[in-house]
Amino acid sequence: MTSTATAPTRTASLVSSRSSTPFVVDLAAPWAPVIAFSLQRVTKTYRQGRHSLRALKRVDLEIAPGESVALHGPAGSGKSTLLHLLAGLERPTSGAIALGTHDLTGAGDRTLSLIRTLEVGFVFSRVGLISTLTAAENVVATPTMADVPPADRRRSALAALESVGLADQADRLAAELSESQRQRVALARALVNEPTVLLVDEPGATLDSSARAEFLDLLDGVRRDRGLTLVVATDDASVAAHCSRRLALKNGRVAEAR
Ligand SMILES: Nc1ncnc2c1ncn2[C@@H]1O[C@H](COP(=O)(O)OP(=O)(O)OP(=O)(O)O)[C@@H](O)[C@H]1O
Repeated sequence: MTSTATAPTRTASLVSSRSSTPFVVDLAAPWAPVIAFSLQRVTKTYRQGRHSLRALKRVDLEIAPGESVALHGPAGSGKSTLLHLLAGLERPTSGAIALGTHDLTGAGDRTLSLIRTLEVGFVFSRVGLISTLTAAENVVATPTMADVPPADRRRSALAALESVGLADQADRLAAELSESQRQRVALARALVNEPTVLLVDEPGATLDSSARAEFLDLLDGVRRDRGLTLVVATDDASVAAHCSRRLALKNGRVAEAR
């Protein structure tokens, strides 16, 4: 299903379940966004004591809906910083970022948080499951699910686990799962709000090469089935090779890679 088909319903339910003073994020536009991400002259500078470090330098970039994109570069090149900016988890120091029709740079904190909830699925490099919760409980252990009735939460968790091939593990504790199953639970958690973009930091970094390849195939299957835009950050050329478009990061600069 496309984001434009699901967006009005998702907006309505999130607003009504969360807020007595609804505010509107325009997800109901009857056209598909032509661009998933647009970045214009994006710079990110971190303060490090008395010094400052430019982690990203004047990045211009467009990513189309449904693309599969690797951000590939060595440690410290700016991959995670760029991924966090795309997710609206951090703000650029200068420049502009749009996610579909949303201006991430100009959005206030509450709007940015709602855009993240509705549009973005993020899988962190450390999957961060709670060992004492089951797989299903972990999938919905997010603040955004707190007000959803338990039966609906359960249904959402099972649907997300099903889509990563783990429906039969729903009631097992995270501590009892293998590392590749834990990664898939983290992926299910990222999918539970039916995002339009999926961002994955170092996919499969803790897996052996065959399990990693399986996880990358799963990511691509999920992208195709759901019509998602997929962006992964990796320092591993074999992981980047799984994506149809590769962007090379070096010292905070981004270039198309062949
Ligand atoms: N919160 C922060 N405060 C200060 N400096 C930071 C911060 N986050 C990142 N940096 C610096 O910005 C640069 C880019 O870091 P970033 O984590 O984006 O790179 P990366 O390519 O993802 O590296 P890695 O593969 O090691 O995760 C690095 O020099 C890093 O030290």
